[in-house]
Formats: sequence, C-alpha cells, structure tokens
Amino acid sequence: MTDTTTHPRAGADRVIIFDTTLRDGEQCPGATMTFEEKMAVADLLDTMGVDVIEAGYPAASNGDFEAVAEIARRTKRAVVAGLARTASGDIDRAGEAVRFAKRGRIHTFVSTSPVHMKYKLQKTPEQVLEMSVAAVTRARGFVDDVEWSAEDGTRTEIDFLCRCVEAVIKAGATTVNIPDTVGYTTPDEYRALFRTVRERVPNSDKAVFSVHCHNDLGMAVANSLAGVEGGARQIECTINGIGERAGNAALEEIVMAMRVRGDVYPYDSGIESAMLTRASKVVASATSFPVQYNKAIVGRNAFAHESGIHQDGMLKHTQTYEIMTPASVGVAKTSLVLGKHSGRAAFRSRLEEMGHKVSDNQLQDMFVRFKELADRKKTVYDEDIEALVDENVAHLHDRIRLDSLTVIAGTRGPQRATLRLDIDGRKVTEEADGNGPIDAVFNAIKALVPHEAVLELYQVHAVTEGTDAQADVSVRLAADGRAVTARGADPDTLVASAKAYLGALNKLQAGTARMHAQHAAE
Ligand SMILES: CC(=O)SCCNC(=O)CCNC(=O)[C@H](O)C(C)(C)COP(=O)(O)OP(=O)(O)OC[C@H]1O[C@@H](n2cnc3c(N)ncnc32)[C@H](O)[C@@H]1OP(=O)(O)O
Ligand SMILES: CC(C)C(=O)C(=O)O
Repeated sequence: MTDTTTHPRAGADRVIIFDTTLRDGEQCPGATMTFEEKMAVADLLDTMGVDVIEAGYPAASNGDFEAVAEIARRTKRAVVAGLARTASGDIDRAGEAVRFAKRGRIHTFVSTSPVHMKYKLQKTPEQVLEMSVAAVTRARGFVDDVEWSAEDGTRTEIDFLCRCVEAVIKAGATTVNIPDTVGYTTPDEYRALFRTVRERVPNSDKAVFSVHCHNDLGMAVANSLAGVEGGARQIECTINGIGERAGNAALEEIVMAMRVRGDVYPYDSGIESAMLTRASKVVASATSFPVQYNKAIVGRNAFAHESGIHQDGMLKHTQTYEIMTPASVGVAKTSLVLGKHSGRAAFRSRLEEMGHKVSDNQLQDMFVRFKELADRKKTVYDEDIEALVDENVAHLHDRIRLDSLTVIAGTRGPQRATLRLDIDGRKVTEEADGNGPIDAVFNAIKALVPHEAVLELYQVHAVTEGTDAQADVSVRLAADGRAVTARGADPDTLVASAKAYLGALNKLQAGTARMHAQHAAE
C-alpha cells in the first residue's frame, strides 16, 4: 500500500507553520523549560521543517532574551520570532534578540476587543490604533519581517478590526494574525471572519493572514483549519497543544489533518511528519507535561488496539481501524494490546509472533485461562503469555488439577486452606490448617492426594513488575530416589504455589505409572 500520509501532495497550497511551543506553550503553568531544553526543542523544530519558531518573549526576562538570541544564532532554516507588546522597550528587546537570526521576525501584539481595551489596557480604540501603527513602524526599523496580532481578535468589533488591519499593513506589517485568544470562536465564524477582513481591507493582499487558536472549547484545531479555508495561510500552533489554559492548536493534529484529509484541506505544511512523535516526546520531557494516552496522533494509544473485534479487523487489513500509518508519524508499529477485551484472533497472532504454534484445542484452553488472567490483571505481558504456554504444555496430561482454593491468612493463626481438586474428573474437597498459608495449602493437597514425597525446593519469582504481577512458583518434590520440578504461575502466590505443587505431584505419579507399565511389560 502506498503511504499517502507521509508526503505532501503536488499542487497543494502551502501553509506556513508558526510554532509557538517555546512562547505560548511555555506560558502555561508548570511548563517552564531550561535554556538547554529550549535549545533542544528549537533544533528539533528547525529540523522537522517548522517555518517560524516563536522562540520566546525577549522583554520578559534576561533568561528569555538569551534563549531567543541563542535560538536566533543557531537556527538554520526557520524564521526566528520574538514577541513584544506595542511598548517601545519590548520592541527594542525583541529587535536586539532576533537580529542574530538569518531570518528574524518581530511579533508585536495589542488587544483590540472592547473588553480588553477598556478594562485591561484602559485605552480608547483610537489610542490602540496609534499604538499598533507606532509599534509596527518601530519594529520595521529592526527587521523586514513584522507580524502584528489583534489580541482577542475574535471578540473585536469588525469595523475597528478592519481599520487596524489596513493601518498596520500600511505601516509595514507583513503578517496579520487574528487570534482567538480565549478559545471562543467556532469554525464557521472564524472562516467567515477571515473572508470578511480580506474582502473589506483594500491592501489585504500585501500581508499573510494568520490563525492562532486556543482550545478552551476544544475547537482550536477545527477553528485553525476553518481560518485557513477563509484565506489565512499561517497557522500558529504548539507541539502537544500545550499553551495558556486549555492550550493552543496542536501542531501534530493540524499537520496530519491536512495530510490525511487532503481532499477536504488541500494544503501542505512542509513538516516532516515522521518526526512528530519524537517532537512530542522531547516537548513532554522538557516541560514534564505528560501526553494524555488518547491524545490524537502522538498519544500512546493512538495506534494501539485492545478490543477483539478491532484487533481481528486490523489483522485482516490495517485500514479497517487506522486512517494513517504509524510510520507516517514516526511510530514503529501498531500495537495489538492483549487485555480482557481481546479475542482469539489477536491471542493466536501474539502466540505465533512469540514462536508458539498451537492446536485449536490448546488455543481454546489457553484462551480461557488468558481471559481469566486478563480479568484480574491490568496488562497481560508477553511474559504472562509465556507462563500460560509453559503451564499448558507442562500440564496437558495432568490427572490432578486445581479446581478452587480459598485461604484464610493473617496475624491470628492458624492459617486455613479450603481446596477443591479435580482428580480424573472427580471433584474432591478438603480443609487443612498449616503453619502459614503455603503450609496449609500443601497440607490440604497431601490430605487429598496422600504421598510420601519430600518438598526439596520452594521458590517464588515475579513474572513481571508491579503489584499485580503474576507469581512464578517453582517446586521440587523427591520420592523413591527421583526428584521432579514443576512451575505454576498466577497473580495469587498461593494459587501459583498450589499449581506448582500439583504439577510436581502429577509428574511424579506419571513417572511411577510409566515405571509400573515398564515392569509389567518386562
Ligand atoms: C495573549 C498572550 O499570550 S499575550 C503574551 C503573554 N505573555 C506574557 O505576559 C509573558 C511575559 N510577560 C512578562 O514578563 C511581563 O508581563 C512583562 C515584562 C511583559 C510586563 O511586566 P510588567 O511591566 O510588570 O507589567 P504587568 O505584566 O504587570 O502588566 C502588563 C502591562 O502591560 C500592558 N499591556 C498589555 N498588553 C499590552 C500591549 N500589547 N501593548 C502595550 N501594553 C500592553 C497592560 O495594560 C499593563 O499595563 P499597566 O501596568 O500600565 O496596567
Ligand atoms: C500574542 C497573541 C498572538 C496570543 O498569544 C493570543 O492572542 O493568544
């Protein structure tokens, strides 16, 4: 199958990807990155094909200034942007930081909505218009590439927004961003907003329009794509969607939406999509912000299937449940996770991957025990399956089988075991006390299956890590000069012990039966 999700389509409209992980992303509480971490993120963004890296807010602190300046120095391909209010001090700091870049940008912003102008800035619309023009003019004194943002643009009165846009383009703004600062807009509204502004502003063709969406209502990606449909050609976004409050539009979702649904969004981002998973991991580790398991594209479950019906479909044809290949986003392969919702198809497939060819009968038997195990354990690991296979092979011909076991244990002895065995198809029950729960279990076995064998070894290992790990018990019994060893596995150590002991007993009895048969034949 040709992987159509890895490469840009010929003839698709190019959309500029403006990554603000290091600025808006770092603004969310707890996501602060060290200087070195910022360098690692910036290098990766540059390598993966991001067009603009917003490296920080130079006027915020000396540390931020140094980070922006160093990213400006080291970045090879991308434009490096620094954010600034309209205040001249901010513009100058940003200008000083990005002047080290091959291609530097000053990104200046000011609020244009009535609520922000009145209460936050305490300025009239005319003052805001003047501040915008002055800021863009000052920024153009440093660089040719100047972006102006109308903060809270989606709650701005449309006539005023158009006046501002026209004025800043005239003053030299090359990119005009209309952010949905508080994540309030909807796709239809945002698409229409860009269409209106572009139609009404006479010099709108002199600037690139940009979207910048927040995820307060979970619509950041949908709104960003709608803005592009409305004529915007720059998308501001962050890796893993980190950012103020509920975050920004997630870069990986935007890139893959345009790749996978190129029929609806015929735009290309130029991003090397196979690096998306790595970028997600680097940012998650730098910020210590874990990525939610079910996060689109980069969550650890994005290419994992646990339910039997889906796993069966995936084994028959991967397109039944995956709309992009794992490779297209840098994931090695799909994982079929075995759990209580899995079916026989996935169970058999995993056994075969592990090198076990089993008959239909064996599969049926192991599958029943696998389901029992999966009901009790959160994750069934390959080691658990190995233990199931070992048990199945070792105990295929056992005459004595464990039916049920209940043990009363604790500080107030004696410990008591109630054991039910299936011996040649007959159910027998016994209760026995012991000096500890294991002793009680073994005493109950001795009562039901009288024997002289001596317990020479009793050992317990955990099959995997974690408190719900299976116990793997080994037991060695010796009788008549012969010693046999058997293992039993179960999340309950006492059950595993009973299985191991019975396994050894079965082996001893089978050996004795063979010897008697041989003597009779002689
Ligand atoms: C929507 C966004 O993401 S905007 C970016 C948000 N990012 C940040 O704020 C991170 C960096 N910020 C900082 O380090 C600090 O806030 C600084 C250095 C910028 C300013 O610090 P301070 O001078 O102490 O001001 P403070 O943060 O308390 O208040 C902001 C001031 O800027 C004014 N202001 C806010 N936006 C703008 C703007 N775009 N242009 C001009 N002035 C603005 C406010 O009205 C307020 O002015 P006031 O003190 O006269 O009331
Ligand atoms: C500075 C601007 C672009 C911003 O971050 C916002 O409006 O959310």
